Amino acid sequence: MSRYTLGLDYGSDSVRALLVDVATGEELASHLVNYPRWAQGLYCDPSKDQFRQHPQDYIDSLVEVVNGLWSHVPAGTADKVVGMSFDTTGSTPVAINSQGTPLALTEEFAENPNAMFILWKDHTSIKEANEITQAATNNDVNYLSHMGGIYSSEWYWAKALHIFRVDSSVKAATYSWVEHCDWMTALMCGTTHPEALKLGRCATGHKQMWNEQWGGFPPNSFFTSIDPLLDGVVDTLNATTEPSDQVAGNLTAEWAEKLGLPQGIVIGYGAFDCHMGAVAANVRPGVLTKVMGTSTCDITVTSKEQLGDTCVKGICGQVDGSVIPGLIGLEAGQSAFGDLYAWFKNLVLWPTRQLTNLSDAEQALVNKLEDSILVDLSNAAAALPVTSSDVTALDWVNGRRTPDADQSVAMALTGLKMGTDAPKFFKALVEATAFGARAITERFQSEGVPIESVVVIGGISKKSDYVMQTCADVWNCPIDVLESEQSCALGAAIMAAVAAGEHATVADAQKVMASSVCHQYLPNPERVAVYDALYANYQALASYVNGDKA
Ligand SMILES: Nc1ncnc2c1ncn2[C@@H]1O[C@H](COP(=O)(O)OP(=O)(O)O)[C@@H](O)[C@H]1O
Ligand SMILES: O=C(CO)[C@@H](O)[C@@H](O)COP(=O)(O)O
Repeated sequence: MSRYTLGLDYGSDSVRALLVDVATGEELASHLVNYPRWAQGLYCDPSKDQFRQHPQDYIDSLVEVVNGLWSHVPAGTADKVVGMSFDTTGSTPVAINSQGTPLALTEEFAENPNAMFILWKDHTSIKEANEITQAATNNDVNYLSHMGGIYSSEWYWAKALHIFRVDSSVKAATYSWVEHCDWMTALMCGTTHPEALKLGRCATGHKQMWNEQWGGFPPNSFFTSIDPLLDGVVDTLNATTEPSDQVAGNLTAEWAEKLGLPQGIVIGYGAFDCHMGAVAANVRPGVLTKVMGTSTCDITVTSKEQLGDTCVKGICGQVDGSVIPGLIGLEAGQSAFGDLYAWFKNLVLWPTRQLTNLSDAEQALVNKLEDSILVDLSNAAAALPVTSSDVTALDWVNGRRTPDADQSVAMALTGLKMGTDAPKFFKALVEATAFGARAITERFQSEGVPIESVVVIGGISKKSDYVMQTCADVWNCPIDVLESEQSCALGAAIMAAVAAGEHATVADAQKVMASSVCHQYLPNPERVAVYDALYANYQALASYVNGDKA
């Protein structure tokens, strides 16, 4: 009898569900649901770098996205599901009360953005991140040694401290903080109470300073040395963390009924989207898997023997078992990738968005512009020559995640002239994202982590030949595109299959369930040299912007 697992991928804008055959890797059905409150722009203020998501969005969209699968498969398929796992964005934590309930799910805080999930891209906690970096760096034990040495405003402790400082009512009602991927897992298992809450290795190791080298989390005294407001939080956390191939619990009767699934099926430990996506991409030492979406997230793995005592500088951490059990998972990424293109799209379409009382024909024209502008700009940019005097831009429109996190920096450009039109400007932005990615690969290599090939997943890898060809030319290496349209959800389904005992190891599961490559981009040799020159311009501009801050 066929058996299936379910992967749930919570992206920034939407949740995707994927149903996978554990014996063949066949993707039987997928479904996508956009978060309703997020889609209205509620609880966010981009001018303040504030991005919050209501927990009810996650709950409502979960029920809709899973039940949306069953109309696409034969009756009775749901009864053959044996496991389910989650991947989410990260670090996206929420304050919970002593019962384990996110505060925004209580009446008092239902409309308070500080009581909601603080999305990974929310950069309101830059000051707090800098204080954590200083405290760790000056401490006898550097708790950031395995997290790249710099704490980011995109991560758990900075977000928690910032909310405590700006909202005393939330501080008073908060018992602890939990990552999105761990809370979804606990919700399915009925283990959201802090005393029952289980934490995954991925989120704790990459964002919460957990490491077996110091026996788990840093001591409470470290956190109170930063600010007494953090007193006691770390003591509420379960310091026993597990990789995603382990069983976190079993589906409760309540959620089995809501989702149309068998009660008691295995729920695997949750992890971040790119770490699960890397599993679907067959990540292994020497392979860099890159999730290319609104942002990018780079994952590679290596052995403890290869890495030795090296603490890789300026990345998002190196964690034993955060991707593949038994291997060190290393994470990097860019805070904006597709978001940089979306920023430019919003810029050039501002006038049309001011129009009101449009006729049907006028509205149709505006809609066409909205739907086609990135494609049109890409086609025009692809036809342009590439010269060493072209406009050069930085990709730091949402700060810099890696190498060397600094969310206070912004983008900059050089070479703008009267003849710089929208396609030339867009070309510079696409090249900027490719340059930012190249800087990450060069950091891994300079720190002794081998990168010999690149596998790309995520929306952009399938949306734009122009972006992908530019990346191949700038990186001067072949780029393999994964077949699966939902690689992160596929990785979660693979981990659920191992947790459910359908495969003895992740490697065994990958053999039959991981996705194949559907396309390869090869560098244009005649463009490699000129991109090397433009990359030097990028590096000079980056140094200038960084130097400004010295
Ligand atoms: N034709 C295109 N060319 C380049 N980028 C695109 C195109 N269409 C959409 N995008 C970008 O794709 C990104 C969304 O990627 P996707 O992987 O679907 O989302 P998420 O990162 O939330 O998973 C957006 O930032 C958008 O700007
Ligand atoms: O940063 C991480 C994981 O560490 C990602 O969750 C974050 O870049 C969000 O990814 P998306 O661009 O929304 O897919």
